[in-house]
Amino acid sequence: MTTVIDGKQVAASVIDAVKAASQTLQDETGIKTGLAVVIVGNDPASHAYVSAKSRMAKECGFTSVQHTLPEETTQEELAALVQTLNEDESLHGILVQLPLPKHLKSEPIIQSILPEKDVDGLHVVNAGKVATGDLDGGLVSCTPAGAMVFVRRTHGEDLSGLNAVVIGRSNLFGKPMAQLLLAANATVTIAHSRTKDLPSVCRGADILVAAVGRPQMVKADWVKPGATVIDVGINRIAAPEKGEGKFRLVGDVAFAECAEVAEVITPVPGGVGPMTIAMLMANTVIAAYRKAGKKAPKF
Ligand SMILES: Nc1nc(=O)c2c([nH]1)NC[C@@H]1CN(c3ccc(C(=O)N[C@@H](CCC(=O)O)C(=O)O)cc3)C=[N+]21
Repeated sequence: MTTVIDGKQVAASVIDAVKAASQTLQDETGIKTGLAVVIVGNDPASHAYVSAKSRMAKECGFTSVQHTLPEETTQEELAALVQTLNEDESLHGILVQLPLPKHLKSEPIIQSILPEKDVDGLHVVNAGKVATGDLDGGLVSCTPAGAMVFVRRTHGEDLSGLNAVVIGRSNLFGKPMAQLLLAANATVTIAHSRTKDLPSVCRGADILVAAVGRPQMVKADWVKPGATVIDVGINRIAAPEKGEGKFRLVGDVAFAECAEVAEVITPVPGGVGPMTIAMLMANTVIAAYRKAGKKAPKF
């Protein structure tokens, strides 16, 4: 029988632990964990994600501030806001929602966030700590951290002898995911759009992680029987059956057919997505503990 991982349920258990940790910190030190979320422009999907993050932060007992800037915001204005948030002692985490409008450069903005407040784990200091195996010293990017929770719950802490294939090589996901799998002793392949014979590379995977951004690209005959399949894609495709102009969410994996071959698989929606938000909350409370000079909990 194939196990379909319930990401909402796993995320809820992480959120419960975050709530308890933020309450303990407040009881012991009087410090309330604070998260700032910055969004620039009018993209409706981005606004939906940002509202979900702000709502979840409040549910965790955090101070949650949201800065909504107009589409025509300049690079200097955004940089100045990040500077202000860096200096604000009541804020432990800063997230700048990506992608930014085209006229803005995201890289200098991300690198200007203090590494200890970079709850997205995108600052080079945090990415470098993951790459050098210092997983407890910095902040780990939320989506790979969430995907690893699923991997650990399925295979335990030690992935010795297991082949992992990550499709996708982004700084946001593919690279840190590969580093985390490697740190857990998996034998890791990073595949991407230029990989030769992608299906056969994938068929060697005991753990297959798809983050390509192409709807339902991974087919049943790419999956090794008994494999664990983690779907990181979020694609909106037309759903005429729901009515004209309606959409539905699908992942990068053709779910129904792959579920017949895999032993464990994550759905979209309800898989990695909710875990991303849960790990963002976890990173924020970790940042608050460190700022208070206390040993941070693990999630
Ligand atoms: N600085 C930054 N950090 C991010 O972490 C970041 C970002 N920018 N930009 C956009 C992407 C996307 N992302 C998602 C988070 C949760 C769901 C999620 O909860 N999805 C639900 C469904 C949501 C729906 O119904 O639309 C699910 O998969 O079940 C999806 C996507 C975070 N991102």
